[in-house]
This record gives sequence, C-alpha cells and structure tokens, in this order.
Amino acid sequence: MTEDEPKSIDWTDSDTFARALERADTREKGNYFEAFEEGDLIEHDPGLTLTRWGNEAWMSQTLNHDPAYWRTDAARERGFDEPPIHPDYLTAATLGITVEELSEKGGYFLGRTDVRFPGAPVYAGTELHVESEVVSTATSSSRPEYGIVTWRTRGRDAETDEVVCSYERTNMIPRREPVATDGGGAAAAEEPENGPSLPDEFVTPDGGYFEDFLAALERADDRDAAVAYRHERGRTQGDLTVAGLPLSTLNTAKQHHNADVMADSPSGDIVTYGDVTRSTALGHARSDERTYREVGFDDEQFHTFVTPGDTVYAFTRVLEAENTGREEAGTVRFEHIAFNQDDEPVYSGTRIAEIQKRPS
Ligand SMILES: CC(C)(COP(=O)(O)OP(=O)(O)OC[C@H]1O[C@@H](n2cnc3c(N)ncnc32)[C@H](O)[C@@H]1OP(=O)(O)O)[C@@H](O)C(=O)NCCC(=O)NCCSC(=O)C[C@](C)(O)C(=O)O
Repeated sequence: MTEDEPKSIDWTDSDTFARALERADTREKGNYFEAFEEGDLIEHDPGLTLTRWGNEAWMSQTLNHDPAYWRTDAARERGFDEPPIHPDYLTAATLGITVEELSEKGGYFLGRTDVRFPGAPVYAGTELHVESEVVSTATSSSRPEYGIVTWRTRGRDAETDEVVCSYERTNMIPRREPVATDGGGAAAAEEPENGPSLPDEFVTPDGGYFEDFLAALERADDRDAAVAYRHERGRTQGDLTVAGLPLSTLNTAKQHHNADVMADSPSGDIVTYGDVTRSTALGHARSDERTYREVGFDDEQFHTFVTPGDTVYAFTRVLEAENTGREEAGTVRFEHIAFNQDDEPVYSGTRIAEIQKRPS
C-alpha cells in the first residue's frame, strides 16, 4: 500500500466501533403503548405447532407430572384418545405467540382472567393461530413512562378454526413519550384499625380426592376457619425456566433472556415468565390433588418479580366444592398463591378444576 491510498476503516477497532454504535439507528422490535387503540384486532403472524416435546418440556420443568398427560393408558382412563396437550402449555403457547406484537417492548405482565378452553381436547400436532383484540388502554398514574393495555386473546386450531384457548390479559407497556401526571401514585393505603384478621384455624384436606375437599370445607363451615395449606415442593429458577421455557413458546420478551438490557430496568435482572411462575405453583398444588380436568382461571395477578435464584413455592385456599352429579369428578374452586423464599406473594389467582371422586 502506498501513502496516497485511502486507509480502509477497521470497524472492529474498539474506539471506531464505539463511535459507530453511537451513530447507528436501532431497528426496533415490538410496539410502544401508543400503537394500541381500543377495538384494534391483531392477527399474530407467528404460529406454533404444539408438539409432544414442547408439552413434556413445559410439564417436566414446572413439576406437572399428572400421568394422563404422559401415558396412553392413564389418558384413556381419563377419557382422552391419547396424552393431550396440557392446558398450562396451551395457555403459555397461546400467549407466547402474541409477545412480539403486544409486549416485546418490555411490558410487564400484570394480570389475566377468564382463561378458558372451549374446544375439544387438544393433541400434539395441532397448529395454533392466534389473534388479539385491544379491550382497553389506560394511563398509569404512578408510572408515567408506562401505559396499561388489556387484550382479549384467542388461540384457534388452524385446521378447524375452533377456539381452543381464550383469555383476557393486562400488561404495563412502555410509552414512546412519557406523559405528565399529577406527581405520582396515590398515598399508600392506611392500614385499617380493625382490619380483617386471619381465621383462627386452618384446615387441611385429608387427601386429594373431591370428597376430601368437600369434607374439609364442611369441617371449616360455621367456625372461624379456612381450608388453607401450603405445598412442600419448591422450584429454584435457572436458565432453563427463566429463558428456555418462554423461548420454547416463541415468547421473545427481553425480560426473560436479555440480562444486559434488564440490568437497567425496574427488576434489575431477567425475570421468570409469569406463566412459568404460575404453572410451577399450580404443579405444586396439583401434586397434592387428583385433577380430572382443568376448567378455567380468573383474577390472575403477578405481584412482584421472580428472578434467577429465587425459589417458587405454593399456598392453596379451597373456596368451594360442588357435586355436579358427574360420576367421575366434582368441581372445586381454589385460590392459589405462589410465593418466594422470603414468603412474599409473587402470583395469585383463582382456578376451577374438576377433581376425581374416590373410587368406590
Ligand atoms: C410491574 C410492577 C413493578 C409495578 O409495580 P408498581 O408498584 O409500580 O405498581 P402497581 O401499583 O402494582 O401497579 C401499577 C399500575 O398498574 C395497575 N395494575 C396493576 N395490576 C393490574 C391489573 N391486573 N389490571 C389492571 N391494572 C393493573 C395499577 O392499578 C397501577 O395503576 P396506576 O399506575 O394508575 O396507579 C409490579 O406490579 C410487579 O413487579 N409485578 C410483577 C410483574 C411480573 O414479574 N410479571 C411476570 C413477568 S413479565 C412477563 O411474563 C411478560 C410476558 C408475559 O412475557 C409478556 O407479556 O411479554
């Protein structure tokens, strides 16, 4: 090379590269709060074929080991043709597909309700198409850099168009432009002087059949008592549960797999996907009952972050038990609370499930 020849740029020189990065635009992913308007219908482009592998990976890592989802003989005894897709995995896969368009910008999952499975049982090989409708958008008065969006999401069997999973979900979504507010959140609620106190007695069912829940509720009736107990199992969060499981459902939320970006966020670290937290707590609860079928979930809320190294435990309250006359099972309504190693609630929600009757 002679003195006159222009020098080529060494893009990998650290100073040069730092300057190049400063000047380069970022090709963005996801949508800010301003992109959502009440009534918008979004047909999600990503699709997913529900596989046995995905189902088993989700169930094994969240400790959902009900044999009807693993073995043909157990599945047939429960009225399925073969081991079906578990409702938790179906719910997570229906949500995962929506993330790129709805919440990839960094929206924390605040809550979900009316989770239902209106179609026939879903088996491996089903292709999922998902759409979401914007139900409402709201300003957050305590956090001007975020808005709050609620969507109704429906997952359909692509072949039959049948809705197989449906729910309403609420997230905090970053705004492109923060709004001016009245100066922030309302004052913390005062502790009521004569606030409600916990019942004197906590009753634990003797077993996991429908009759055990019914008998426990009868024991608690007319006394200052609740049917409430904790489950022994805990699950410490690591790379597979925090990053691996959401990615296996195409959930691209940076909260779960980009520790670099999350270091500057309110959580300061990557966080466990809400569906992993709740499914793990439900797995602990189901390990102490004889589940027949899942019916639905309501009033789900995520109270604080779960980060790598945290351990997810579960606590259950039995709210109601109804004998619907069905031979194999009765209906029970539970409240499940997931909590961490510091006994702080991280998730709560109600669940309706059919619970097997004791074989005569
Ligand atoms: C986000 C944090 C920091 C805010 O904590 P904070 O103390 O600032 O706020 P807050 O008072 O609890 O709530 C802030 C605002 O949200 C409202 N709000 C609250 N809940 C609801 C609800 N259910 N429905 C409707 N609105 C709700 C609430 O009323 C309030 O309104 P305001 O600002 O006007 O006063 C705190 O709540 C927190 O740590 N939550 C846990 C979040 C979490 O870890 N979620 C799971 C992991 S993220 C995830 O899974 C992602 C996903 C699935 O992949 C994906 O969507 O992409």
